[in-house]
Amino acid sequence: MIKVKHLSKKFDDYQALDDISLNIQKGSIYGLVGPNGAGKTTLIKHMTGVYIQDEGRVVINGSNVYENNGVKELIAYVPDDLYFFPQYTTKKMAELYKRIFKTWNQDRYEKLKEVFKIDENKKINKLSKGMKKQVAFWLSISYMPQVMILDEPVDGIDPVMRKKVWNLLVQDVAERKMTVLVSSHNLRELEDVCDTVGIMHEGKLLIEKEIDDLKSDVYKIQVAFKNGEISKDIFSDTKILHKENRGSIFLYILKGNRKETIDKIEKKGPAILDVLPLTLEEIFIYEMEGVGYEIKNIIL
Ligand SMILES: Nc1ncnc2c1ncn2[C@@H]1O[C@H](COP(=O)(O)OP(=O)(O)OP(=O)(O)O)[C@@H](O)[C@H]1O
Repeated sequence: MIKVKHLSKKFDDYQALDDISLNIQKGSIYGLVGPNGAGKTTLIKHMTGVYIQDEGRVVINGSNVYENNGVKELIAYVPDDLYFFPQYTTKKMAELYKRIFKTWNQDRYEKLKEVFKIDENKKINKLSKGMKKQVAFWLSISYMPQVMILDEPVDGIDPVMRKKVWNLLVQDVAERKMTVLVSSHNLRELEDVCDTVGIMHEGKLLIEKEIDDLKSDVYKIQVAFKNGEISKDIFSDTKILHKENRGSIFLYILKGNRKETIDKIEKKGPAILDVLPLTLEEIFIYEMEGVGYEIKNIIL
C-alpha cells in the first residue's frame, strides 16, 4: 500500500533522511519511533507530498505522491503542528471538508459528536491544544480516508480521549482496511495498536520489524550460577545489548536466537533462570543504547 524507496533528503548540508526504505501493508498500523530530530516528521512530510525528496520515491497505491492530487485525496494527514483558518469553527470546517472530499461521511461526523463532546460552534483556535488535536482527528476520520498519517496524534490529549482515538483508529483498520502510519513517543500506547514498528535514528531506519518478531528477537534474562560465573561461550551466537548484576544475579538484555541461548544456559544447570518479557519502550531504549544513544545515570 505504502512504499518508501531509498528516500534521501538534505536541508542545506544536513542529511535529514538517508536512504530510507519501508513498506506498509494495507490494513496495518505502522508505528514510527525515534529520538527527537531523528527525521520522523521529515519522512512524514515526504509521505504526504509536502516535501520533495532529493532521491528515492514515495509510492502509495502504486502512484508517486508528490504533486499527485488523486493520491493525496486518499490520505488524511494529522500533523504535529496543526493549522486552522482563524475564523473557522469545527462545524464550518466540516462543511468545507464535505465540499472537498467525495468520501465525506456526514453520518459519521454526527455520531462522533458523542465521542468528542466538543462544541462544534466554537472557533477552533479558541480550543485547548488537546481539543484541537481531537478536532483534527474527528474531521479526518469522518472522510473515511484509505490512509491515515498521524504525527504525534495523541500528544496533549487526556488519557480517556487518547484511548478513544486509538480505538477509532483500530476499528477503521479492522472494518475497512484503512492503512495507518503513526509517529509517537508514547511507546506504551503504540505497542498496543501497531503491527509493525520502524525505529529511526539520525535520518536512517535502524530497524523495521513486526512487533511480535521484535519482541521475540530481543529479550531479558535473569541468571545465576552456584559458582557465580557465567561462561562466555553461552553468548557466542547472541548480541548482548545490556548487562548488569545485582550480587550474584546477572541481568542480560539479549538479541538473537532465544531458543539456542536458553538451551545453552539450561545445559549448564543454572541456580536461577528467568526469561522476562520486554516492553517496546525497553527495546527502544536498549536498541538506542546499542547505537550510542545512551541513557546515562544522572545523579543530581
Ligand atoms: N525545514 C527544515 N530545514 C532545515 N532543517 C530541518 C527542517 N526540518 C527539519 N530539519 C532538521 O531535520 C532533522 C529532523 O527533524 P524532524 O522534525 O524530522 O525530526 P523528528 O524525528 O520528527 O523529531 P521530534 O521527535 O523532535 O519531532 C532535525 O535536525 C531538524 O532540525
